[in-house]
Amino acid sequence: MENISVLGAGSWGTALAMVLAENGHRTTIWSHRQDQVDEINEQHTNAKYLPNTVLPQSLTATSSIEDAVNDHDIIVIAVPTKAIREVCQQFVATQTTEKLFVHVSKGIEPDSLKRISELLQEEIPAALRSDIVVLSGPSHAEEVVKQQPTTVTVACENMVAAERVQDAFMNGYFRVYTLEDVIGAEIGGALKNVIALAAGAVDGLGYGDNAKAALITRGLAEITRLGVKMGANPLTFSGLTGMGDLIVTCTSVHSRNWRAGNLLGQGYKLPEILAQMGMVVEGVRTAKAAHQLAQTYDVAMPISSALYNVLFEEQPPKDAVDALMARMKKREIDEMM
Ligand SMILES: NC(=O)c1ccc[n+]([C@@H]2O[C@H](COP(=O)([O-])OP(=O)(O)OC[C@H]3O[C@@H](n4cnc5c(N)ncnc54)[C@H](O)[C@@H]3O)[C@@H](O)[C@H]2O)c1
Ligand SMILES: O=P(O)(O)OC[C@H](O)CO
Repeated sequence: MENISVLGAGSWGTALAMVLAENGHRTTIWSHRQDQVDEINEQHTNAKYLPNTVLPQSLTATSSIEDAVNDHDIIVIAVPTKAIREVCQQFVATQTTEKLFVHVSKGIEPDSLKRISELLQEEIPAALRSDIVVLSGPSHAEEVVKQQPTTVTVACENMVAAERVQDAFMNGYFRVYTLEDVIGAEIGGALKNVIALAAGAVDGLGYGDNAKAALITRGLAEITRLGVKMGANPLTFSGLTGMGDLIVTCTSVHSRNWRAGNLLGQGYKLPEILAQMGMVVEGVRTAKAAHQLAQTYDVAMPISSALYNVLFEEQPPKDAVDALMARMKKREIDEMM
């Protein structure tokens, strides 16, 4: 059995902590909010993020990031991308020994264009980390806490570390695969949120299944194009962290990105949508990063660019779809790679 702490008590951090506690690991969840720590320890619930869910009695919470990191061997980082640097800076200030880090966040930092594992490498000194493993794939917290069959992938160049994390999480309803392609896993996981926002917008506009299928397929094409230029294995994008996560996020009502996009398509403005969601919608920030990545790597990303125009240039969603459809004619497969 492992000693594991999960940093971040939102929906995904809590769902993963439940899996780990149910697997018999000594599991602690860290929240920066004392009221949430008290709720988890005393009522065994986390009602804001996972309504109608009872947490295992063995799962304990702490508001001490020092204890959360120093008392455990594997540290799972489950905060939104924009909080990653700040949280690392907090624990690095008190961390005394080397740990194995797992991150589960799906984003790219705008401007620096860094992937999450690159942020962790920058913020956590090499002497304090053995390996960094990425956990990603089609997995809504709402279904995991109901123990509904779910598959994810853990990616790391060091397969020994990946297999240790696979063993920690794997059980009868949570199946974990391993992968060596960290770049592919992180790019697929982050960029699918941008396409899911667009898929939600298309649904919000009242378009049908043809449009949705087109977005998923051509969305995967542009994610693959970018990922390959960044050094990913093209096959990764046919897997769970690519196509798998793209399908679930573009089609599920659980998806915050799809729901935010749906409201966008119905004509709501971004600030009111984000205020209403109350949970992280990673694709909004990642859309900025995708726009910058497309320019930096000189890759055509028409769907991501269209979404960027809707989010940040006030282009009406219908005009963005019309402009996508009116683009110059192309060959399909040449445009895939
Ligand atoms: N929810 C899912 O089903 C799911 C599944 C797979 C991956 N993810 C990814 O996991 C990451 C976290 O998502 P989530 O769904 O748990 O988000 P969430 O909005 O449900 O919760 C985010 C949590 O992070 C905390 N937080 C925010 N800023 C913080 C800060 N500066 N310091 C400390 N804590 C802070 C919040 O208090 C909250 O507890 C995201 O990158 C998301 O894409 C989510
Ligand atoms: O709710 P979303 O849109 O953040 O998506 C959650 C997960 O990433 C789905 O795999």
